[in-house]
Amino acid sequence: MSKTAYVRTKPHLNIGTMGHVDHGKTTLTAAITKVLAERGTGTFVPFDRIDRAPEEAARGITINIAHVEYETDTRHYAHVDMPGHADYIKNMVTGAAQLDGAILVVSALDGIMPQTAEHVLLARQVGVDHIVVALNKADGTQDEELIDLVELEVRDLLTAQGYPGDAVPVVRVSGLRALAGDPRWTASIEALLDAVDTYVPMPERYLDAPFLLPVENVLTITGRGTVVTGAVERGTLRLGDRVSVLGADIETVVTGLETFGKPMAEAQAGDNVAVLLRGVPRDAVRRGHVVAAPGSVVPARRFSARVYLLSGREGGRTTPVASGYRPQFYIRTADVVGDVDLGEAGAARPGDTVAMRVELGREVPLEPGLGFAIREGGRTVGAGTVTDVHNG
Ligand SMILES: Nc1nc2c(ncn2[C@@H]2O[C@H](COP(=O)(O)OP(=O)(O)OP(=O)(O)O)[C@@H](O)[C@H]2O)c(=O)[nH]1
Ligand SMILES: [Mg+2]
Repeated sequence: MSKTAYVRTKPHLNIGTMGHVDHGKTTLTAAITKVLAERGTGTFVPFDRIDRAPEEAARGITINIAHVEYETDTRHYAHVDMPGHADYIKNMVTGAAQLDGAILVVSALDGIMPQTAEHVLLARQVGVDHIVVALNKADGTQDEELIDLVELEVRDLLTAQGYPGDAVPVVRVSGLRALAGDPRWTASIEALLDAVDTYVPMPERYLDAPFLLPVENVLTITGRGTVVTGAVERGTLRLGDRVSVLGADIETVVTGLETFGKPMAEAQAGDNVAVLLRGVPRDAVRRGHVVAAPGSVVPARRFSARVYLLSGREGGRTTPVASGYRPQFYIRTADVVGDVDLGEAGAARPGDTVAMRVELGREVPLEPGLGFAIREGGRTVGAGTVTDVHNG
């Protein structure tokens, strides 16, 4: 059973769609795969295969299929379409999605809506520096002036959030008509992809840093062992390398390495991978653990951070928080309770940016610059960055 190996011929980037519910993110994702399948550099993934986002039955070692994979002439992309607002928050805000760039989908008929604004805000907070706008459903009106207004509104929103609103590419598209094969709108998808290819720069990959992979998912392959999946945050990994599983307190050896079902010789920062670990019991490893080069990271429980508390309009709290507040912290793929100390201020209101000290319920790998989300009762109430780690 020889499988075709993954051959790294083009630079790899992670992108994703974001935007308000029903503005057409999934339809657009399907349309992109269709257009590229016709070009011969991708496989068509129909709408219902993307939207269901099931855990694919393990066929060899494979990764979560919320990702679709395709190539343009110059690049290989993993594209994540989050099934709903909550998934967006969870994957994107915690950095699990690790987007190098994003396609902001805005319905040209409806204009910017609350989740459009929230996703832009959170993208900014987690360091997604490049956004390309798809003004979708452009087939739905003949009124170009209406679309011009929506375009202005989107550019203003981006500028207000610290993006270069005037320079961001805004492409009028119709995912639905492109899926139907309408040549005018197929061309619109080509134009969108060209904008992504040229506007989203190749990110700097920390290939020389020690290997680190936040575990998104754990699978068992009968007869082979336990597999962890996720996006490589930094470094490289090869078969036979020793790794630590932080959280499980295990040191082991990598015995299998795949991307999108294809074996690979070396995984690099930015790759979506499945890693087979020797002799690790299924129950020992969980989402939220971190696989890293032995000795390269020290987990900690206490840190200082700068946090933006979402306003009520952005889906955040409507009442202030005070020292002693105990929300959940989403750090990489981990979900950990933490005690908040607001220091002299003592309290903070939704809409504020505050400094805080946090003591987590358990140790996780932490470092300055690391982004995280704060959640409570299933919704995101804050987004922050670690400023200092306090060991011991
Ligand atoms: N006219 C028109 N309708 C579209 C277009 N793209 C999507 N739609 C319709 O808009 C609705 C929502 O599309 P989806 O692709 O499911 O939207 P979504 O953003 O993925 O929605 P969520 O995942 O629920 O947030 C569906 O009825 C689509 O058929 C388009 O380009 N033109
Ligand atoms: Mg969708």
